[in-house]
This record gives sequence, structure tokens and C-alpha cells, in this order.
Amino acid sequence: MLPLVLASSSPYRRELLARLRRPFEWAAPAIDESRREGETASDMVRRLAQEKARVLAGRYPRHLIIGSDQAAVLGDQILGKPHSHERAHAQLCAASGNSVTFLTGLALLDSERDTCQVDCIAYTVHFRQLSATQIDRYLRAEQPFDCAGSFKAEGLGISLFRGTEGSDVTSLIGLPLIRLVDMLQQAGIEVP
Ligand SMILES: C[n+]1cn([C@@H]2O[C@H](COP(=O)(O)OP(=O)(O)OP(=O)(O)O)[C@@H](O)[C@H]2O)c2nc(N)[nH]c(=O)c21
Repeated sequence: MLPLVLASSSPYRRELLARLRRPFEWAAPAIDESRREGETASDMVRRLAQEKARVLAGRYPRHLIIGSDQAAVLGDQILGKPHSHERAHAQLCAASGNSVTFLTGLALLDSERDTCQVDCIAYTVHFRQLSATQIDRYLRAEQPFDCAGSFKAEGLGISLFRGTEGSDVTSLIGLPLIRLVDMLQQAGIEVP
């Protein structure tokens, strides 16, 4: 059975993968994450998930490598990680009263056979009407500045939601575990 590698710098993806109780190594994939002209958000996250896995194939040549990438789509905007209070505030102001769809690309690369399974999972969040004061209070309490969309759904972020739609909340948090279990099974790894 090939050893498992998570191609990610995200602590949240590591926490999610640990739920499956299989040993794994992780390494940060250094790739250019910019969107190509004319590329849809779902094509982009599928491509970037694969690139994150493939960039580590030289270092892990007989492994199953997991890559993932997320984009938050609000109308014609793509919301990335805010990295600051000001940008997070702007993202949540734009999301207030609206719906944001999180597209999460997932790739499982068998670097020995050079075969790759790829998918994109959608999860939609409907936001409450939020005042500037509520947004400030939330951001000071949770500081979700390394999270696309500027919240942590597993934490206080839930208080910002009017409702959600989607089949796997782990895809919202960053790594779609239900689909990943299918892919691992396809690659010969049984979970549980
Ligand atoms: C909506 N949401 C997004 N994120 C994080 O936002 C980031 C999306 O950004 P990314 O897909 O570009 O990944 P990142 O650059 O962090 O890591 P990489 O794998 O090395 O490329 C991921 O780290 C997600 O885990 C979230 N993290 C948590 N804990 N909770 C959430 O609700 C949540």
C-alpha cells in the first residue's frame, strides 16, 4: 500500500485528514495559484488541486498525494484568504445578506502509476444581514484571516449563517473527506 502525503500548508486540512486515522506525511506545495484568463472557478480549483499534488511527485515518487484548493465565489468575485482585518471586513460586508458558494478542488495522485483522480465539491453559505459592528466583533473574536471567505464554519463563524446547502461540510472547511474516502477506496485504501 502506497504511503499517503498531504500536499498542503493548511493546518485545517491536516486536522481534517487526521480524522480518517491513517498515517500521513505533509509538505507545502509551492505553486503559482493565479487564475488563468477565461478559466472558470471550478476549472481553476481542479487544476490547482492537481498541481499541488504533482509538484511533490518528484519528492514522493511512490506515494498517494492529496492536493486541494478552494475558491469562494460571490457573484463575479472570487474571495481568497483575506490575510488582514480590513480585507476580511470587506469580504464579510460583501457577503452580508448574500450567498457565497465554496468550490473545493480535490486531487488524489498515484505518483508511481502517474494516475490522478480529480473532483470539485460545492458548498453554499447563505449569510445573515450583518452590521459593521457585528463583523468587527466576529473578526476580533475568531481572527479567521487565513480562511477563504473570512470565517471558521466549525467555530463562531456559524453565527454569521442564515443557512447552508451542501452534502459535505468538510469541503467548506477545506478538504472534502467524503469524496476523499471514495478516492482512497478506488486506490486500494479502506477507510475505516
Ligand atoms: C471556509 N474556510 C476556508 N478555510 C481555509 O481557507 C484556506 C483556503 O485556501 P487555499 O485552498 O488556497 O489553501 P491554503 O493556501 O491555505 O493551503 P495549501 O493547501 O497549502 O494551498 C484553506 O486553508 C482552508 O482550510 C477554512 N478553514 C477553517 N478552519 N474553517 C473554515 O470554515 C474555512
